[in-house]
Amino acid sequence: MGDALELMGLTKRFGEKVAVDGVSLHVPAGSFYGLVGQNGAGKTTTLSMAVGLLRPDDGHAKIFGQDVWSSPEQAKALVGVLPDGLAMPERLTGREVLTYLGLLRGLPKATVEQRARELLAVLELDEAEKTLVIEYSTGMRKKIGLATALLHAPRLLVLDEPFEAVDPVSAATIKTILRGFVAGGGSIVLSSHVMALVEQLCDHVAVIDDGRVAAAGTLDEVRGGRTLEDTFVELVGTPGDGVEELSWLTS
Ligand SMILES: Nc1ncnc2c1ncn2[C@@H]1O[C@H](COP(=O)(O)OP(=O)(O)OP(=O)(O)O)[C@@H](O)[C@H]1O
Repeated sequence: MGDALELMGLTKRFGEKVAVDGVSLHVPAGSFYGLVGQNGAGKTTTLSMAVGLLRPDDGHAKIFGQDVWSSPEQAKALVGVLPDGLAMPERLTGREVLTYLGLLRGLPKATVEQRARELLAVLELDEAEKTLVIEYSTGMRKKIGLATALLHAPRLLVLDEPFEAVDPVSAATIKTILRGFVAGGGSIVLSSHVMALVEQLCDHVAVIDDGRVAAAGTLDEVRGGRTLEDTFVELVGTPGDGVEELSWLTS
């Protein structure tokens, strides 16, 4: 079936700092792909370059074979993105945001209205549909961000920390939506710090460490009979170094 997303040697420097250092990944079409890594490992920078939000210093990204930088319109039509720290039109209501973005993406008005209604209901935002985004909680922002990513029925979803700050009931709803999306032939790449969640949802995983791919493949290949958490800790470092320094915390 080919790759939903192909990253080839993506590299990004911020001054002296090499945030992403030659990341190559293949996300097979139809897969549910988890990207894990410590704080500052380079996940957000990688995903931002993968979807055309940040220009790489080196390397390429293709979405279903369409180069994100040389064929941006074709590539971006195929992907729905939930970026980190999504900038929203703050003075619009949730429904207005969906209407605005749907029309901007060229969807017919009736389709936008129907999908906005359904998304707001499924994501339990219908109560808040008249509330301005500026008044949304962090979790509500995630949910409206996810709704904007789903609105144009993309073939690939790229989600940066979609469960961060989301309550357990909403998380269960989002999991059901995402599983249904993959069961219906869609592909998903998500980043998360929660290993249990990645093990529960994903069939493929990549561990990013210090801007590089430390391991990638199917979930079973990467964890090799252990838990993902044990594999992760072994790959990226030992927990607890320096904790004895905080002896003043215990009386
Ligand atoms: N705009 C920027 N300017 C300077 N440095 C940056 C910038 N964006 C990211 N970095 C640096 O690049 C590195 C990778 O950051 P990135 O946000 O991609 O990591 P991450 O894996 O997503 O982290 P987290 O899990 O904490 O969200 C970090 O060292 C970060 O400080």
